[in-house]
Amino acid sequence: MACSAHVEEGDTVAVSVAIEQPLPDSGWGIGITRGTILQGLQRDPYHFERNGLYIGQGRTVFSRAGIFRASKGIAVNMTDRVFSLPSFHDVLEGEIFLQNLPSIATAHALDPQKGERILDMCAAPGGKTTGIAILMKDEGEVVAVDRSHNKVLDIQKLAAELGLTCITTYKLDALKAVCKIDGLSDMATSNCSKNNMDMTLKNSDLPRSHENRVSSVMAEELNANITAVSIEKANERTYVGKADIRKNERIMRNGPGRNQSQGGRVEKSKGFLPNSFDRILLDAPCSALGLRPRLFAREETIESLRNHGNYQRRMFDQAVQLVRPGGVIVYSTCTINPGENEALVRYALDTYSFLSLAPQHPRIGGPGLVGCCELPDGYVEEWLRPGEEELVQRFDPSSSLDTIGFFIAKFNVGSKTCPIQNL
Ligand SMILES: C[S@@+](CC[C@H](N)C(=O)[O-])C[C@H]1O[C@@H](n2cnc3c(N)ncnc32)[C@H](O)[C@@H]1O
Repeated sequence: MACSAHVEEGDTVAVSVAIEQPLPDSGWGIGITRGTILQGLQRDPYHFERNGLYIGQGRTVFSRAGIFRASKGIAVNMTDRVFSLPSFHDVLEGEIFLQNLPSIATAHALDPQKGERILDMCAAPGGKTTGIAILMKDEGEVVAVDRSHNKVLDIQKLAAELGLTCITTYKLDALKAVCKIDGLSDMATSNCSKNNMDMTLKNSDLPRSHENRVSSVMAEELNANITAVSIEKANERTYVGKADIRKNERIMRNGPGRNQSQGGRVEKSKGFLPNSFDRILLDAPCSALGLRPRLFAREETIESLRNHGNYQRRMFDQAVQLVRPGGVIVYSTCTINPGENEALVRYALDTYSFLSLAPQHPRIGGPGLVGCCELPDGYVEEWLRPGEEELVQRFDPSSSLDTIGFFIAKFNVGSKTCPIQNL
């Protein structure tokens, strides 16, 4: 907290919040020092000295000395804010849950039906999970997973507040969402080659009885292993080490934070059987370059952006195995980076010939990006092909819609008879 000298009770002051940002040498810090932030609006002579985010004007309740003496309470009554939305914190708890428009559109695009079994692969804090459950009139099953114990507790809390009972939660790494059946993996890799897959993967007319379901599961498991082995091997080398480095950097910056369990009961899952969900939402972790206002931004590089893309593809591969033929996958991110959006769609359509882009309702966002882009290191990133752009939704934060940056793609899943290209 900082406050200019000579501020008295009843003064009109400008209020800014401090933004953590990279320091010139290294590390992170708050770029505000005493006396540099409280001198008024854009026209005032000190305006450019402020590194904080200006949020409005208010009237002081205490003098400067009083503000620093008080251990809690209100220091400034805000009179003019830069935005007029009132705080909804703790307002109508259990009745309303505020969400941004693209997130609401995502749950609708999935079009969940009563009685279906839905998987939300990266679900915390549960905004879309609960939206989906509400659209299903709380009938059926929404399986909500997240890799963080504490975040799974957040989903449980929100579901309880909203009185939803069709949501089951698990702690699970979405990269390992397909369960392994003992002994099958070896069989898959030794018996199966690209050329004999037609025989093993015919499940377009899947019978629904349990026994037959298991045999189709085994067939899919063959497919799963071949896909997963090749893709995971390719990505492992570039991703894992850097994620650890980033995690350490985060812990050094922020302390251990919420890594420790908060103590609630969270069930762990070992994964799910292939073809066992009617619809899947993959609201993927991403570079979050569409979020605004964004108080805490981390630096992204071309390499880190590409790593996000690799991570998302691996999760998408899992989703493809878990959804049943005839089902639906919705993929979404809150980033404007085409490498995590249109390029993921290209990968999906080029890799899995049984996937097709599906129209979305409602359609509020703009078209996707067509073409390709050569990155500085010579890598050519392929995006959408003509005709595909109107089937996805790209929310541009600079457009008149005034939303966060966001992307939604919806895939119809065909019969999985000829599943994998490019292997
Ligand atoms: C974009 S947020 C999801 C927001 C959520 N769908 C909602 O609408 O409330 C991404 C989530 O993915 C989770 N996550 C990241 N990597 C994961 C992984 N490997 N497995 C499962 N969850 C993961 C993060 O903990 C985070 O909660």
